[in-house]
Amino acid sequence: MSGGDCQSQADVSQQPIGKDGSFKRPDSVFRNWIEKGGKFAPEADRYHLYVVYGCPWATRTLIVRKLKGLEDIIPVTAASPRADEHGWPFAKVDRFPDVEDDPLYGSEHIKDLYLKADPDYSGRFTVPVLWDKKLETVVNNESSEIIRIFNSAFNEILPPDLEKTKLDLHPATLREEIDELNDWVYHTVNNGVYKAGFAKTQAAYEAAVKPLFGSLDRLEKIVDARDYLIGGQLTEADVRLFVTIVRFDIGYYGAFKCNIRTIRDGYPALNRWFKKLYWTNPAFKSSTNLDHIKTGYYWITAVSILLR
Ligand SMILES: N[C@@H](CCC(=O)N[C@@H](CS)C(=O)NCC(=O)O)C(=O)O
Repeated sequence: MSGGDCQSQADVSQQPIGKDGSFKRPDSVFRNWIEKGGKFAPEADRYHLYVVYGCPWATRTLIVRKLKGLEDIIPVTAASPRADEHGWPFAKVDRFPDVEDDPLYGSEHIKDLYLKADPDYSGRFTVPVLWDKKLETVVNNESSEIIRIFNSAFNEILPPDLEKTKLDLHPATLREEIDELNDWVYHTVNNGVYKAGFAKTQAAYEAAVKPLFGSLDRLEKIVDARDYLIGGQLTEADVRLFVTIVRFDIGYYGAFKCNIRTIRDGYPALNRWFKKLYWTNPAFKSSTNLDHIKTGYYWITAVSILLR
């Protein structure tokens, strides 16, 4: 199914750039919610999650899927981190370790799913994709919303007594604080590394890399002697920051030139915070594929020969 003339939409290394040389991340297009009585109702084995392990946005959804115990309710398929001119390929096209075939349609690329949902789709072919098998369309392709959906939409079909069912990563009492932190962390850190990595001018690069390290300094103070960012408990703020920090030294420092300091040597508190999550909570470690992360970033920046 891959083909057609959507090359500029599909090439992961060719990102949208503004007149000033800065990377402009487009808004996600599919923004539906899963809710009882709605078009997309919470049902077991109705939805399918497509990811690339290298991608931090997709990894947010993998972590929350596991934290909430949704493994049997929402199956997952991983495409390859070695993007080609059609975007993220499935195993049919790229037999890279831990990459799978599309079990639903035998697609060649993630792109094929988008074009199946909407043949006129003109956005980018991004992961994660939350797919509805019943209506054969994309429910949502925005990770910040998919993790909110996973956080609460399936609670009523999960066993009510389980800790995972009761876990609330965006509790009402901490909501304001979480949203406020998410906002500056998103702009300067989660997306900040991309703005540095995809910048096409010196000025655009500096306008990204300086605030990035300013925010890392600020986060270093926040997690000093603490296991969680907010409220002494695990929240989505930890999930959203973890996926960037775990990629930092092996991906962003080199491939995206975020190289003022490493986390390992420059940020002892952040280093301890993310390693504790990785080593003590299986949802974090099992959702982190270091080889896919490293491969993915050096692949799209065309510096694909590297020390392993
Ligand atoms: N806002 C989206 C961003 C997703 C995104 O940009 N994913 C990247 C991988 S890390 C992607 O698939 N890029 C493909 C492209 O832009 O062509 C989200 O958070 O879900």
